[in-house]
Amino acid sequence: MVRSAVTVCVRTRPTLQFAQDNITVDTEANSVDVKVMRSKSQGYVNNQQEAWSFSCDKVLHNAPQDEVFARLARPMVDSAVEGYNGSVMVYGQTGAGKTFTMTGATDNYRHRGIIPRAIAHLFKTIEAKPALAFTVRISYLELYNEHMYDLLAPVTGRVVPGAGGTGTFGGGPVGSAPDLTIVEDSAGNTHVRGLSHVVATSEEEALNLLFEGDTNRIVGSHSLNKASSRSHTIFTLHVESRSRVESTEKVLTSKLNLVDLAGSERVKKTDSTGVTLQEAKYINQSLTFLEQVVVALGDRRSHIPYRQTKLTNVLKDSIGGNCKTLMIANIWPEASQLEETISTLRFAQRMMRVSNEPTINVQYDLAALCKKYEADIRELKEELAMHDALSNRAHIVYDPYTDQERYELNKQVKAYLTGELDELPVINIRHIRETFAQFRVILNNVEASALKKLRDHYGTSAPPADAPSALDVKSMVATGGGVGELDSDGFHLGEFADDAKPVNSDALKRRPSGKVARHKAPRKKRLASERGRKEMRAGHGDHDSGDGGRGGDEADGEPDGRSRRRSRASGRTTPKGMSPLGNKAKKKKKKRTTSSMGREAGGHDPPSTSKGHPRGHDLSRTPSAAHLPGGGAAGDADRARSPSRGGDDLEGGSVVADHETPDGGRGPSAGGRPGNASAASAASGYGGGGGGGDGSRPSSSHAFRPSREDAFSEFKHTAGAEIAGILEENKRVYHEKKRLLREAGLSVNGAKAAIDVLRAKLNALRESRVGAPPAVAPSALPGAHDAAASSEPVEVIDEDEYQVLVELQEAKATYREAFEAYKAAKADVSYLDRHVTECRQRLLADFDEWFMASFGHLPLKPAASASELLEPNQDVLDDGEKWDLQQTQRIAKEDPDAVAFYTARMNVQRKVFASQQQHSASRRIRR
Ligand SMILES: Nc1ncnc2c1ncn2[C@@H]1O[C@H](COP(=O)(O)OP(=O)(O)OP(=O)(O)O)[C@@H](O)[C@H]1O
Repeated sequence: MVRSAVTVCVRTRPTLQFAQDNITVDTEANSVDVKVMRSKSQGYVNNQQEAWSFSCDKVLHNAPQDEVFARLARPMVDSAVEGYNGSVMVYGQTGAGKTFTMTGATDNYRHRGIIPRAIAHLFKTIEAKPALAFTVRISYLELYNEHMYDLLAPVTGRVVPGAGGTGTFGGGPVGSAPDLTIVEDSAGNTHVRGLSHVVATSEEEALNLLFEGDTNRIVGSHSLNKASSRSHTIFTLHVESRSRVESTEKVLTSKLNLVDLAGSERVKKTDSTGVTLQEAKYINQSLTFLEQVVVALGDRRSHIPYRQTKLTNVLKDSIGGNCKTLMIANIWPEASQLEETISTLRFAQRMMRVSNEPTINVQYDLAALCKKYEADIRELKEELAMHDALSNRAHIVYDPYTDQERYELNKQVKAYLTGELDELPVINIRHIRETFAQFRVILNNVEASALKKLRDHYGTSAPPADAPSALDVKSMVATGGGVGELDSDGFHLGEFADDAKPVNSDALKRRPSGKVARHKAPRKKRLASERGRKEMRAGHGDHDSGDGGRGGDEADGEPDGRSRRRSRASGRTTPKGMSPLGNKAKKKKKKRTTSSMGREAGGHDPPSTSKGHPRGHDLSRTPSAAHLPGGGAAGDADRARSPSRGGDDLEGGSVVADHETPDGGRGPSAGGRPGNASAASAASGYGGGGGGGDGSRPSSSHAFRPSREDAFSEFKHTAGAEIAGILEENKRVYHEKKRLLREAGLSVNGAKAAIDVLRAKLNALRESRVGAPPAVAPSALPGAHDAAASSEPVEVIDEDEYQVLVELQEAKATYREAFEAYKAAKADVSYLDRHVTECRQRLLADFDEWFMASFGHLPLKPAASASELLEPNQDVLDDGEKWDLQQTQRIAKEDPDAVAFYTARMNVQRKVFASQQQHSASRRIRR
C-alpha cells in the first residue's frame, strides 16, 4: 500500500496589525519565518531561539474563502466521490479563524466556508454522474468537555452549564443525551454508535442539517473571540455510490470528516473564569493528547495513544488511518499572538511527518449481488431458450416439472419397465434426473408393496428371517424374477411356474414346513408363459433365456448366474408370465433411426398413435400446452412464460424457429428473442403488440428502456399503486392539517390581540383611578385567594376595572386554549410532513427497485431528483413563506448557485424563530 503524507497548509487571518517585524510569509516557497527578539529581561545571553522557519505544503496569506476551498478542500471532495475517506481539520489558537475557514459566515454567501462549499460541490459532482446512484448521509458530532453530542438528533440532550451554550435553536438545555460510543470496524474505521446519519438528497437538505447543527453548537465568549467555539465538531459526509448501469452489488463507501477543533488558548490571555475556564482546560487537554498522537505517529512508534481522549479516539482513522488527510493551521499573525503562532506552526510541522495509507473502500451489497445473479440466470435462460429454438429444441422445458408431468413420466418409466416401451427418450439433463427419480419412486413403491404383501402373507408385522428380504424383492423386480401379472406398483401377482426357480432358493427351502414350495401355475397361464418365451426366442435369438427364461434355464441345467448376466445384457426386462413385446414392438424399434439416449424427445415425430402409449416428446407436454390448437397463439401468457412448452403440439410436430407463428410469439424472428421475453414484454404494455399479463411489472427485457417518467407513471398505477395512494392520502391530510394550523395561528394571534387591548384598557383605568376611592376588592375575582385570610393590604378596584380584569382572565384562558390547539396542530403538521417525506422516499426507493428488477439497471437519474416527478406541493403559502419565496426568487436572479444556501438558512432561521416563539409563549402562559 502506498503511504501518503498528511497535507499541511497554513492560513493567515487578515489583520491590520500584521507583525511585519516578526513574521515573513512566503506564498511562493510555502514557508513562514518567525523571528522573536531577544528579551532584554532575560539578558543578552540566553537559550531562547531567535528565528524559526516553517515550511509546509501550502501557505495561504489573506486568501479568500473560494481560494481556500478550490486549492485545498475540493480535491478531498472529489476523492470522497471516488471512494476514499478523507479528513479536513482546522487547527489553531482561539480566534485564528478555524470556524471561519470551516463553516464561514452563515449570513454571507461569499464568505461561506469549506463545509457549505463541499456540500455544493458534492451534489454538483453527483449530478454530473448520472450513471452512478449516490446516497449521501450526514452526521454532526460535537465533543464538549469530553462528552459526545449528536447535533442532528431531534433533541440534542445537553445541559449546558452556565450561559455558554445556545442549546437547541437557542431554546436552552433540553432532554438527556443518547448514548454515543466509539467503535471500530474490522477495517480499522472508527464509528460513533448511536450517532444520527441523516440522508440528504440535495444541497439544500444538507445545508439545512449543517445550519441546524450549528445552532445547537456550544459557543462562548471571551476576550479574544466573542463567538468562540467551546467544542470540537466533526461534520461528516458519508457517501455511497453504486453503478446504475452495470452490476450494482459493488458499493463504494467513503466519508469525509470536516473537523473544526476548538482553539487552544492561554487562560490568562482570554480571562477565562468559571465555565469558560473549565472548558478551556478540557480543550487544551484534548489538544495536548492530539499532539502526543501526532508525535507518536510521526516517530512511527508501535503504540499510538489514541485512547487517551475521545477526540483522538474518534479521529483515529483520520490521522494515521486509511484516509487522505488535510490539516489547515490557522494563525493570527499579530505580534501579541506570536507565542501561539509558533506553537501552531510547530504542531503543523509535526503533522507533516505523519502519513496515511489511503485506500478505496469497496463493499459488496449481498442483496444486490443476489439480484444480479437472478438477472444473470434470467438472461442465461433466455439465451438457452433462443439456442433451443434455433436448434429445433424449442419444446424443451426448463421449468420445474409439474405434478402432471411427473405423473406422465412415471407412466412412461413403468411402460419401459414392463417392456411396453423400448426406449426412454433423453431430452436434457434435467429430464434424465427426473427419469431416474421416477425409477426410484417406482422401486420404493414396489419395495413397500412387497413388504406389505409379505407381512400379509406371514400374518406378522415383520416377516420371518427366512422370508425374502426387501433386497431380494428388489432384485426380483429388477431381474424380472417375479411371477404372474405386474400390478400397478410393479408387483408380480400369481404363482411361479412349475419350472421356476425361486430367487433365493435357500430362503425358500428353509420354510417352516421344511419343504420347498412349488407354486403351480394354472395350466392356461403356463401355456401363455411358454408362448411368451417362444416369441422371445424368435425375437432375440440367443438372448432367449433372459428374464423369463430363468426357470427354464434351471430346468435345462443352465447356471442361474449366467442367465442373469445375459438378462442384464439384454438391457430390458420381460418377466415370466408377462406379455413380452411382440414383433410389432420390435419392428417399431428397428424403424427408429436415431439413438434413444442422447436424442431429443422426438420433436420431429408425429404424435404417437400406438394404442395411446405416450411417445417421448409427449413428456414435454403440459396440460396447458396440450390443449392449444395447432401450437396455440404465441401471445398466450402461459406459453409466453414457458417458451418451449407446447411446441410439439403443433400440427405436424414442427417446432423449429423458422416455423414461428405470424404473431411473433416465439422464435428468433419474433424480435430476436424467444417467446417468453417478447410475450412478457407485450403483457406489460411496454413492448409492441400482444396483450394479457397482469401489467404490474414490465418485461424483464434489458434491451427495452422506457423513459424514466413513463416508467414512473406506469409504476404509480401498477406495482407502486398502494404506496402512491398512501402518499396522496398523507398529502391530503397534511394540507388539511396545515390549514388547521393556519387557523389555529390566527386564533392565537386574535386572542393575543384581545389580551393586549384589555391590558391597555386596564392600564388606562388604573392610571385614571389614582386618587379615586376604591370600589371592589380583587379577592372577589373568580379564582382569587381569600384576601381576608391574608394579612397583606388589599388593593381595592372599581367596577369597570373589575370587569376588565374578568375579561382579561377569560381572554387569557382563550389564548391558552388556542395556543394548545396551535401546538397540537403544529405537532400534527410536523409529523405528517415527516411522514409525507418518508412515503415519498419509500415510493422512489420502491420505484428504483422495481425499475432495477424490470430493466436490469437503475433509472438514469438520481433517485433524489425523482421528486420532480411528484406533483409540486400545493400548499397555500402563509405570509412568512411568501416572503421567503420572494427572497429566494430574488437570490435566484442574482446568483442561482446561492439559492440552496439562503433557503437552508431561512429554513433554520424560521425554525429557530418558531422555537423561540413557542418558548416565550409558554413562559407568558406560565406568568
Ligand atoms: N480569513 C478571515 N477573513 C475574515 N475574517 C476572519 C478570517 N478569519 C477569522 N476571521 C474573523 O475572526 C473572528 C474569529 O474567527 P473564528 O471564530 O473563526 O476563530 P476560531 O479560530 O474558530 O476561534 P475559536 O477557537 O475561539 O472558536 C471571526 O469574527 C471571524 O469572522
